[in-house]
Amino acid sequence: METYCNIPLRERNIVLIGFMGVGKTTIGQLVAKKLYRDFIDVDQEIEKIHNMSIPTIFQQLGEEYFRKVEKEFIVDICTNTRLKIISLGGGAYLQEEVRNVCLSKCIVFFLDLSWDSWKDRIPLIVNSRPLLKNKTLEEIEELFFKRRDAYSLHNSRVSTNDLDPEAVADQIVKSVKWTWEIYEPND
Ligand SMILES: Nc1ncnc2c1ncn2[C@@H]1O[C@H](COP(=O)(O)OP(=O)(O)OP(=O)(O)O)[C@@H](O)[C@H]1O
Ligand SMILES: O=C(O)C1=C[C@@H](O)[C@@H](O)[C@H](O)C1
Ligand SMILES: [Mg+2]
Repeated sequence: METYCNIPLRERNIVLIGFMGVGKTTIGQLVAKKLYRDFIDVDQEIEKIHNMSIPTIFQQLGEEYFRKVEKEFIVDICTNTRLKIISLGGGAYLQEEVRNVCLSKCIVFFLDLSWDSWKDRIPLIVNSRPLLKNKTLEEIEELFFKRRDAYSLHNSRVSTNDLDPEAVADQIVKSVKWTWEIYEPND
């Protein structure tokens, strides 16, 4: 994996990762507003390109197709854009190429929510996330913990338990501003 990054810290895209439903889309939008940056939600962009919802893409074109498009889209924006706030879909970071491009070109924030808190989100998201449909709570729990290894590769972690989206976004903004000041104080 490429480790040296020649993009100034202040210009690097900020990428939000984490399990489905932790708040990447909701919080990414807020972070973008607070930093006066453009927001890109990978799921929404793929929906726009196909003029189909994610569940329909899964149903009609298949998950394998979705993962290919998702990976290519993320590699493209991470390589060819700067100054964006990018929210990934919950499963994107499971792909090694996605992790590598995010970690080598961007600043990666892991939104961490405990299993107990996450369970309360199920009714809000179950109908729009094909991978949750027809799964038992035990199967979802297994997926939740299985994915943690991939999410553990990040630059910064924010624990979102008991925090509303505004508070999480404020923490992310504070954290990036500290990083900018510490590592590139004169820019
Ligand atoms: N900090 C929070 N506190 C309470 N509810 C939240 C919080 N963040 C997000 N939510 C709610 O949780 C649901 C899922 O949020 P969101 O769509 O942002 O998740 P996501 O991480 O983008 O999911 P996915 O990986 O599937 O794209 C929404 O209904 C949102 O309003
Ligand atoms: O966690 C996942 O695998 C997914 C999360 C959503 O963001 C969508 O990308 C899709 O529903 C798959
Ligand atoms: Mg989302």
